[in-house]
Amino acid sequence: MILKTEGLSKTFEVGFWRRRVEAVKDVTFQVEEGEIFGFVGPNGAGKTTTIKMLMGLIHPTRGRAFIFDAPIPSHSAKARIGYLPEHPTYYEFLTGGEALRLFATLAEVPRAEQGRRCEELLELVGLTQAADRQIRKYSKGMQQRLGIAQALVADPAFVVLDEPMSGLDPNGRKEMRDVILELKRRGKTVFFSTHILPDVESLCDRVGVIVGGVLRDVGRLGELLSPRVGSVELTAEATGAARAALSRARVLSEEGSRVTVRFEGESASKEADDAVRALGAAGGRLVSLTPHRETLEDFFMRRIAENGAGAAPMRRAG
Ligand SMILES: Nc1ncnc2c1ncn2[C@@H]1O[C@H](COP(=O)(O)OP(=O)(O)OP(=O)(O)O)[C@@H](O)[C@H]1O
Repeated sequence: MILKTEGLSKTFEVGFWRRRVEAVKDVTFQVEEGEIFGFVGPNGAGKTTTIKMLMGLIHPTRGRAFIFDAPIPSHSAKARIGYLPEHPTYYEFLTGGEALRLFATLAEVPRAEQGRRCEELLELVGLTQAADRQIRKYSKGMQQRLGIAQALVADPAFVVLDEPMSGLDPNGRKEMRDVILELKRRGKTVFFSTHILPDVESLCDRVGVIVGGVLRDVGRLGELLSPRVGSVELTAEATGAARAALSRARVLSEEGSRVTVRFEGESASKEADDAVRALGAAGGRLVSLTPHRETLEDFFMRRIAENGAGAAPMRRAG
């Protein structure tokens, strides 16, 4: 196991009256070696606060965390962690190549290895051609990719990325996803936060869903979504009593005796079953019955709704 948290919590006290903001509440999860773990939640959910605690930048109010079995903050563990902050900043008048060399020196990469390491990383993140250009001329996507190269400069086993796709266009996001998959292929463990759902679907081995500072779910996406039937669509030939058998569902279309309805919510499956029986008993004819599994977006929306108003929506695509 690479990372383990136990009841990790952070309460900020804000302003003159020291109003308490519980940013992270009792978060417990693990990240296993070699996996890509997505830490997913809407804006303000507590992702950055959790990551900052893990990186030793702020102290937890309660709870514990271990990285490589060492309690945080651990100097020895830190040497094996690569970290991309949410808003990386650079000395913009350096070129990408110069900045990376500087990071390599700061990370105490042996001088003899620095040249080769930096070249290889620039290649990995697709910045070889731009290595001699000043960072102030880099696009947002190029700056994010330089940030990944910076995070990898000490050849860490565990890579922590805070919103690596944020602010990137679809092409930039695809490039970032490819880099993350390549890291996994090279045997690294990757933990990244995001509020952009397609990134989660296409990348993660497991996800943790955090809403309002509370970790609501942890698991494989398939496991989180599959058991739930979100809605059932039913088409029937029905008039009179048979039509009445469908009265509890929402009507999607109606043409003559042919009607299409949708059952929604927790008991959609059962209500649809009951309706099919009643329909048959009343002389109606079932044409089709289609259960719709909950999508990732439905899942998040439900979690956010359960958390109450005030949470910003997740983005379907960025
Ligand atoms: N230094 C701080 N002082 C007071 N409140 C803070 C501080 N940092 C974060 N918060 C609050 O804690 C909550 C969680 O913020 P956090 O930045 O961890 O969320 P996030 O999931 O990373 O969202 P985003 O994607 O918008 O960065 C928010 O309500 C935020 O306003």
